[in-house]
Amino acid sequence: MASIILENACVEFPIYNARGRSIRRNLMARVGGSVAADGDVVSVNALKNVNLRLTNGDRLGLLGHNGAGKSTLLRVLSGAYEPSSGSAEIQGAVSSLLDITMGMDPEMSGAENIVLRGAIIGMTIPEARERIPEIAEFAEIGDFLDLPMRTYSSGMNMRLAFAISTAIRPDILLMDELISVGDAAFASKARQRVQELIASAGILVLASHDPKSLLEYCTRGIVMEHGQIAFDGPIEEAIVRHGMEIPEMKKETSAVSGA
Ligand SMILES: Nc1ncnc2c1ncn2[C@@H]1O[C@H](COP(=O)(O)OP(=O)(O)OP(=O)(O)O)[C@@H](O)[C@H]1O
Repeated sequence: MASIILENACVEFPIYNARGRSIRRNLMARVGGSVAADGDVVSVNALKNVNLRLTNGDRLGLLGHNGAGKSTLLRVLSGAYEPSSGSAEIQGAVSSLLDITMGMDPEMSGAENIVLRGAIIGMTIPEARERIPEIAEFAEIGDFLDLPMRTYSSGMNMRLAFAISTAIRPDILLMDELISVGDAAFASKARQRVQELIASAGILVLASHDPKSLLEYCTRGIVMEHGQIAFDGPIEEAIVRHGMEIPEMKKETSAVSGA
């Protein structure tokens, strides 16, 4: 059973060398989070007192302007960041399609990288080894499987990273925009795989600036402003609250049915 409970979660990034008021003023003007200063230490408050409860079947859309805190929140949910204060309790296997190439080594072959990256995302080594042919076939890398990845085109790189990262079925799926990889034919098969992942995940959290994707996959939406949750409610209302128009489309209810 997947669940997420954030209580008063805060994430602060201290910036120690921010001497001088000009840097401080610059930061104040640029960041979407908020900036606090204590002597010479300036800190960016990327998340402030975020309270969030998600359980099986929840499909959450994250909206907010650049710098509002969406990626930081996704990283807290993925376990990459610990809250600086408050708490984050995450139950269930998490898969984040945030950095799909993380941990891959260009000097190693495609096959070795399947095992390496597979282990990082939660496969056992024997399982990752067993799945090499199936993942390589999906990635369409052919005879390059045993060559170092530095010899791959960028398209091949991304296809392999995608094929590995989507080869597991997580309880909690985190995405920063809907991932799109490859040429038209590959993109269509990748989209189908993402839809299968979404349908089988207990919890989906999708950060997106695209109202169509949000409507298609999410039922609930939160709008983030300056690191805080400014709105939490039905996705349609979140889209409007964020100042976007509801596009004319039919929801694909199959994709949001949950596990
Ligand atoms: N490693 C970091 N060090 C310092 N500040 C950071 C760091 N990461 C993020 N921030 C700041 O935290 C705030 C929130 O950033 P975040 O990337 O979470 O926003 P976002 O909503 O995902 O933006 P975008 O839509 O542009 O991806 C911003 O002000 C950003 O400048």
